[in-house]
Amino acid sequence: MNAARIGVITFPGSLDDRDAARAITMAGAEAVPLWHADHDLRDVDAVVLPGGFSYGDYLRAGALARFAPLMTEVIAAAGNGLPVLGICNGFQVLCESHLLPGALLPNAGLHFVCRDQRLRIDDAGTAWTADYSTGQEVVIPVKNADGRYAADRETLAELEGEGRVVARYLDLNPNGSLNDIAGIRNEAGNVVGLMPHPEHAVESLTGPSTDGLGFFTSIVKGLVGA
Ligand SMILES: NC(=O)CC[C@H](N)C(=O)O
Repeated sequence: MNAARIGVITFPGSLDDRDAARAITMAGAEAVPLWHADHDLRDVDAVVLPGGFSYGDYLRAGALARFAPLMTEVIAAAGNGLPVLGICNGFQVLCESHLLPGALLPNAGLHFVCRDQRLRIDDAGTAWTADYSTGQEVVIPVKNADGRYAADRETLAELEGEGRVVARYLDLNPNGSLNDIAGIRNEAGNVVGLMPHPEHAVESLTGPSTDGLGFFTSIVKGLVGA
């Protein structure tokens, strides 16, 4: 059987594309490099939008990346069920693209926050979290300036009512996110946005844990089993 092919998009200013590719490889899939200026998704089975500062975070984090040529393809493919994971800046791009509701605002303390963060996986029903159990606690780093999840009251009620909060901060809310939200999914469940960085928690030598690998093994197992 051929390995699953998971694309990682590089925008100008992406930082964590190589780490995402490495995590994908560790999980047993082929990491396929994708370039923001192309219109070609190269037949991938899933896509990761990595962390970083796409287009220098000018205007607003993710606001310019949303208009990258490749995002036209990602938006169309996500509508047809392609699994998409946005990590940190990738989450910001997904909100700006309206693939996910709400927005990521400057952190409550107006500082860049970098810490190992305890989280609870609140929805193990997505393609990206199936290898966890709902309620499982993990430690994964956060590092961002614009991580405060915000949405209007109606949207928030909808997310909570439909169980679409994928991960929540425990112990300390590092950025003032509403309801301690660290990650959410779309209605269909194929698009997930996550502020913490699972690709930085895949091996004990460099990360605080290996707890992040589950996001990548989840999708790989789902694709191979599909
Ligand atoms: N690591 C990241 O992706 C964080 C960068 C992000 N644009 C921010 O500072 O909010």
